[in-house]
Amino acid sequence: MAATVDPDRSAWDVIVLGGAAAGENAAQYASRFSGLSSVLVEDALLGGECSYWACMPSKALLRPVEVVDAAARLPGVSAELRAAEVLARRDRVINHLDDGSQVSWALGAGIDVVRGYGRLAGERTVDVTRPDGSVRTLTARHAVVVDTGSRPAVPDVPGLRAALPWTSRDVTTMREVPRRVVVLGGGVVACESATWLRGLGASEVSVVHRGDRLLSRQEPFAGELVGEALRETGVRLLPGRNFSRVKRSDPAGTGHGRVHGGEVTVTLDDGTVLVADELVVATGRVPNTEDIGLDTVGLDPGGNLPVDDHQCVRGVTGDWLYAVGDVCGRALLTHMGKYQARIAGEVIAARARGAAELPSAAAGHVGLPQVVFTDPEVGSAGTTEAQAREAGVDVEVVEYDLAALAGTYVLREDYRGRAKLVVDRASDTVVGATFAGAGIAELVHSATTAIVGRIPVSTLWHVVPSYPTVSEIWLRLLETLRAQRHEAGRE
Ligand SMILES: Cc1cc2nc3c(=O)[nH]c(=O)nc-3n(C[C@H](O)[C@H](O)[C@H](O)COP(=O)(O)OP(=O)(O)OC[C@H]3O[C@@H](n4cnc5c(N)ncnc54)[C@H](O)[C@@H]3O)c2cc1C
Ligand SMILES: NC(=O)c1ccc[n+]([C@@H]2O[C@H](COP(=O)([O-])OP(=O)(O)OC[C@H]3O[C@@H](n4cnc5c(N)ncnc54)[C@H](O)[C@@H]3O)[C@@H](O)[C@H]2O)c1
Repeated sequence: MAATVDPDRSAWDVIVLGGAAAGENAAQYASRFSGLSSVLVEDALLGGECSYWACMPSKALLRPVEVVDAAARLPGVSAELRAAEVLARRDRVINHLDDGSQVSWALGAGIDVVRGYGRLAGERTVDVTRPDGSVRTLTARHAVVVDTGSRPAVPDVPGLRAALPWTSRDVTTMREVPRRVVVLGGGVVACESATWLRGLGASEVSVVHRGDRLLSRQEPFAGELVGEALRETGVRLLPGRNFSRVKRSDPAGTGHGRVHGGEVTVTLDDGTVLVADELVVATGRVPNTEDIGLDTVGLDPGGNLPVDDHQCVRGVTGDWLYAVGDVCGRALLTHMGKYQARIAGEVIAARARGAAELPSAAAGHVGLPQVVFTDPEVGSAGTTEAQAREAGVDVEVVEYDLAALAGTYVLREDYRGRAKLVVDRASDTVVGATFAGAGIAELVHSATTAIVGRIPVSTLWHVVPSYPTVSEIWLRLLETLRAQRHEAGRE
């Protein structure tokens, strides 16, 4: 949908550069109760990666795989996956790459939309290069919020870029399922995409990752359980290795989600040779900051935009430049970007009315919830044991087998899973929680609540979970913690 804004208008109270979900939230929260005007400057689709090429399509592809797997483990139940229909539903979930509904939402919320590529052009000023090549200069009376996001990083391996490998955009919007796929990376995108590629019919899926286990930022058992499950579905894991060179016959820019040419040969650093129809590079993200005019406000282009807890960009005077979402590098997750945006929006509105007290994003970042939608799922909040110890926190930990619950037994008779709490001894509060197993996604919010709310373990003891649910893991973990303390003579 073409954005409709008075073509002669050049000034707003707030300009948001990049119209992803976080940017939309920043504009909404800055304007909603304050009367401030705001405009989103977007070069591609309003809604950003999450809506069209990341969270939403990936979850639309993973859910059917999980349902089929769950059915296969329940005696008397069966389910069939029809890949073409799954891809068709994915297309509906991403609105066929049409952002009309998001533009309507913005305009309905009183937020203007300007199409084009924006660059800072000095204090409170953004130059927008429009699709026809003309440049329009916008000025902000109060603030500019940067939400330009990130893009996939492609390592500098000989032959890799020339082979036109798939990135997250291709694998989430795939139009055909390649038969043989090699995935590079052991993080979230690699694990999730290997799950749906295999589930949707790719017959040979190999995952090459340089670490010794998958999901290395999580508790070790999480990556081990996900790796075990992937292996059982037929995915080949190649840990401790990397690409050393890549060769492809007839690379072809066939468009997102189509196989990009002929057969690909990958040589690994231990000499292993893999032959595939497509590669998926899932090796992290690069912030979109090289070409957004940072030099015009005294900042170096490239890299993350460091922010304070008001989401104000450090190194810029006058408290007018904010950053939210992936670009500030605090947490590469949609919900955390939107949280930062709510804070930034409220701070902008508070500063505009001269408020003495400002909201802060410090409390919420401690919670840091994440769900990896693999099968089994991995859900976490707060810190891992290793991260807490590295930060010098004196912690005690407790683990429990998720399979030993009535609530998980009714889900699957062959349930496998594990849970862990990290407790700060000084405050006797939970500072980290990890759950790996089927059906744990909704547990994460209870952990986030305990962590952000700094609820003492003695109070959690009175938070009774329903029987028979997966939430009973809380009771078992707390019972085990008590037993550990009793044995150590501390309770
Ligand atoms: C495959 C995949 C699955 C994921 N799944 C999940 C998930 O399940 N849950 C979760 O929480 N997170 C998930 N993530 C992470 C999540 O997608 C990102 O954290 C989120 O999209 C970041 O949002 P953002 O606001 O930083 O900007 P982005 O979504 O990166 O969007 C930035 C926007 O800015 C625009 N833009 C950039 N530069 C300019 C410019 N100069 N002028 C105008 N416009 C510009 C772009 O066109 C884009 O629309 C996933 C990521 C991937 C890759
Ligand atoms: N469900 C979710 O919440 C979800 C899903 C997908 C992505 N995301 C977010 O998107 C972000 C990007 O995901 P990702 O999987 O691309 O990144 P990641 O940081 O999770 O994993 C990157 C992987 O690539 C490897 N790697 C990095 N550089 C490499 C190199 N030069 N050569 C070989 N291997 C290399 C790393 O060792 C790691 O295994 C993540 O931060 C994640 O939080 C979230």
